[in-house]
Amino acid sequence: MKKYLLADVGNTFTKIRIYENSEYQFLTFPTIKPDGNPDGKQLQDLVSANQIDDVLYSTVVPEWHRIFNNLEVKGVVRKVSVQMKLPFEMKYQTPETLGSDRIALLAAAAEAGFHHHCTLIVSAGTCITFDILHERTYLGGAISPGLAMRAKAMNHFTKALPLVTVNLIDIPVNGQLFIGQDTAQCLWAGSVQSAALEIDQYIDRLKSKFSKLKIYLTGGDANTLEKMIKSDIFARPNMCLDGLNILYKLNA
Ligand SMILES: Nc1ncnc2c1ncn2[C@@H]1O[C@H](COP(=O)(O)OP(=O)(O)OP(=O)(O)O)[C@@H](O)[C@H]1O
Ligand SMILES: CC(C)(CO)[C@@H](O)C(=O)NCCC(=O)O
Repeated sequence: MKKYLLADVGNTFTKIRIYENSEYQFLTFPTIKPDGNPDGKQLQDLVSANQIDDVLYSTVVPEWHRIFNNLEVKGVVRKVSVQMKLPFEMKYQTPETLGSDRIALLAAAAEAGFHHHCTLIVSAGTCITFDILHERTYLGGAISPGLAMRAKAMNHFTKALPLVTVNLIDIPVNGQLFIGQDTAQCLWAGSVQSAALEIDQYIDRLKSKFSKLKIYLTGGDANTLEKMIKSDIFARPNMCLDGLNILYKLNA
């Protein structure tokens, strides 16, 4: 049995699974070190220490291609691309610019089969992506600012707004509309609550078009948003890595 490493390099965090005999260990680290560089040595050390045969990676941070290209492994290093065998059909007008994380998410969703008519994947990471699979065809979706990015943008583009750390503000979520009563609360409401409202509204509109809709929620901010989204969703942490595993096996 081969030992293989799957890597999902996001703009904020890199998530890794090392598979051996269908079991895996999980690791995560910041994508860019505090000195502003990707940590290629850490990855090579991990690959060497674990005697990895193959690597399949997705990166949305182009510098990481060089690091993966230089990795020394016993087998092969592959990147996710639209040239691979995919378990869905592509209708995106620019498949060459489609994020490889979105390709992996779609592969994970496609694995569940197509009896749901329509599947929506909401990935709440650095950006929030919406991806729609209609039966086995990928239709496209949306890219919207992530929670931390919303808060950072308001701080960056104004003179008076402070930076709020969205995950550190403890607002009780009880299904009611939260009305911010000070600056920090208003910034939280505009970053976190507004993103949840956006997701709910996106789902409502999609449901009016496709009634049999299955919805997945994933990404670093999925836990925060899950409590606030009214629609029925399947929370699926690390769905991108699930999709990488499907693509690895499909292209073995
Ligand atoms: N300690 C932390 N530092 C930075 N962001 C954090 C932290 N804890 C949680 N987050 C949240 O997690 C989000 C990143 O989630 P995730 O790891 O899914 O992103 P990513 O995969 O790197 O992004 P993408 O795939 O969209 O490029 C951030 O936008 C932020 O809101
Ligand atoms: C949207 C992000 C940043 C989400 O991680 C990533 O998928 C990406 O860089 N995509 C490229 C553009 C596209 O998917 O069309």
